Amino acid sequence: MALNGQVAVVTGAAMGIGRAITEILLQNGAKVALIDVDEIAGRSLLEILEKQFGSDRVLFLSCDVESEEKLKVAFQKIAETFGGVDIFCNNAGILNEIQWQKTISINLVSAISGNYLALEHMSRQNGGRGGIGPLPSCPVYTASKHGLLGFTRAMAAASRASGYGVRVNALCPSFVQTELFSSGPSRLGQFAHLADEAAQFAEKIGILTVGEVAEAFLELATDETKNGEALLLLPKRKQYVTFPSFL
Ligand SMILES: NC(=O)C1=CN([C@@H]2O[C@H](COP(=O)(O)OP(=O)(O)OC[C@H]3O[C@@H](n4cnc5c(N)ncnc54)[C@H](O)[C@@H]3O)[C@@H](O)[C@H]2O)C=CC1
Ligand SMILES: CCCCC/C=C\C=C\C(=O)C/C=C\C/C=C\CCCC(=O)O
Repeated sequence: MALNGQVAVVTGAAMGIGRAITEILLQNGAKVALIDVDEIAGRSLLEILEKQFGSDRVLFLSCDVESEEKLKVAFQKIAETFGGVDIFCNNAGILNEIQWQKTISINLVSAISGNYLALEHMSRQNGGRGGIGPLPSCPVYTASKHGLLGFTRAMAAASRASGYGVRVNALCPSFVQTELFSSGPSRLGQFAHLADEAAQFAEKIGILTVGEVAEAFLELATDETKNGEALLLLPKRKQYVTFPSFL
């Protein structure tokens, strides 16, 4: 199996895309630490996964990624339990144009602190084993994801230049059938009048399943040639985005 013996950490793992990524990582031999603020959903998924994959391969940590302190403790516990971290999937996110500060806080600020914490555990310079750290994809929500994309590219370049041995990539799916997608229209705040247009657009381009997103994640996680890439995933198109370059 492609990921035998590797240790993965997935944030927002209790449902939706995070859950599908957790499952594909386990199916491919990895040990997975699930982080989620929803303790009930997290524990109930843990029970299912323990039965399917064995209790020595899964760990659930109830943690709000907005708290850097709690996230730090969670990483510590994961390192103690599994002996290190190889793959970090920075997936936890919300769509809420009403509480827009929270959207930036979780989607961008917490994703950055999660990435830094993961790097502390993964960098070869700190005795880590190297690895990868992907994930991203309403104005504020879009801004949070664009910020994350810039951060991803710069971190990949910094990792390469510093010899961390850590790859950092972004997975950018279009609409995916999850709770975030279904509840999206009620969270558009001052842009609620654009909900129908968004729904028509979603219908036109199609809606991904979480399984399709997980497959693309596995591709990024296992292709060691990829660093600083953004993989765009649509129902009928999958392509690496080309950014303008000064060089
Ligand atoms: N559903 C979609 O159409 C798309 C989603 N995405 C992104 O994929 C990621 C996952 O989205 P979905 O699975 O659709 O969402 P979801 O709402 O179905 O699941 C999100 C999970 O993250 C957890 N979570 C939320 N805030 C948290 C926090 N502060 N700390 C810890 N866990 C937290 C939730 O409890 C939940 O288990 C998000 O970053 C989202 O922006 C990207 C492209 C499209
Ligand atoms: C009915 C929609 C309501 C609100 C939106 C809900 C969820 C959105 C989640 C996202 O992360 C945005 C997803 C997709 C963007 C759409 C298309 C990208 C097209 C890219 C391209 O054509 O190059």
